[in-house]
Amino acid sequence: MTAPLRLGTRGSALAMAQSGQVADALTAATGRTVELVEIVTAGDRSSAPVQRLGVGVFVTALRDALTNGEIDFAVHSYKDLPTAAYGGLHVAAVPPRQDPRDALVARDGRTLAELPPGATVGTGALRRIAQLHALGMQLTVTPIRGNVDTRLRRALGPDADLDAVVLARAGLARLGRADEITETLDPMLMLPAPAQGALAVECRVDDPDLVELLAVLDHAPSRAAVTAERALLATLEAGCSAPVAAYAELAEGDDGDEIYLRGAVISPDGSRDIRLSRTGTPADAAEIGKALAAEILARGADSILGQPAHAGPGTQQFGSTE
Ligand SMILES: NCc1[nH]cc(CCC(=O)O)c1CC(=O)O
Repeated sequence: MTAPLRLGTRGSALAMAQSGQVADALTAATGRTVELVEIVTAGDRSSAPVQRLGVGVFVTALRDALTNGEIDFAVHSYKDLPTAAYGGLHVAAVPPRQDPRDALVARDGRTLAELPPGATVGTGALRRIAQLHALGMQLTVTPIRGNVDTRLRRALGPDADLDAVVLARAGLARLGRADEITETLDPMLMLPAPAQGALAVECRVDDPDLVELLAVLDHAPSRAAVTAERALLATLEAGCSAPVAAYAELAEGDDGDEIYLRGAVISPDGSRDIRLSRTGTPADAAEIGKALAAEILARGADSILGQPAHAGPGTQQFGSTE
């Protein structure tokens, strides 16, 4: 009998759900048993806005546990992974991506267009705050934090103090709460975060047997989409401090698969919005992302500042962290 593989995971309901799903898929594909090991990250310990805690708040403790051999592999929400490489670790698989779109959960079953002027909408990410302001609906956008259940209760139930919240559809789906969604937001209005809805299965480079084993979970189209979106993010992070959105779709073209990447940089108050797109082949995913980022920068993204001057009441200091 081989020993179970130790899968490090955060303890939140969402992290446990997605780690459990990856563990089950690995066992089904390979017959290997997997044991979940809970790791507490800085992001779990603090209730400060994620943007203030900095990049990597949900992953550093997991990566440290991997590096020191406490666990064999880890499952991260890919959008929480910093773009900077982390020495000695390798993303061995990107499983099939969930729906990457954002979702509105509003009182009385309302859609975005049915919200009255001045309605209060809660969301954590500056990218969403910026795009909500850009709609020109006079929404009052309030930063919120906490686990999915806590955030939903801001708009649903007896203690609701907001008209709506916006969160990732994927998180709700993984927790079996997708039926609470009152509108899945069209990427034309709310372009998702780079890699939203995707997972990264990470292990040590010096564990080649596990690198090979985990590769059974990899889904090439999801990896190509995420590669394009994160290449765009990495290039823009180096050149501007404003929120970044990106969404790559794969479609079958006449000459094989085609990738269609959209990207945006939006000022926190929504007054400036640079939105462009580019197509290419999945093999060139990273180049497409870099080239689109360069075009967005050439349109002046570097002059859009990430720190909000007029982002509305209650808005706090943010960096580009989602
Ligand atoms: N910002 C935190 C975060 N990181 C990953 C998800 C779930 C969606 C995903 O896996 O991309 C969420 C919640 C959210 O954005 O609503």
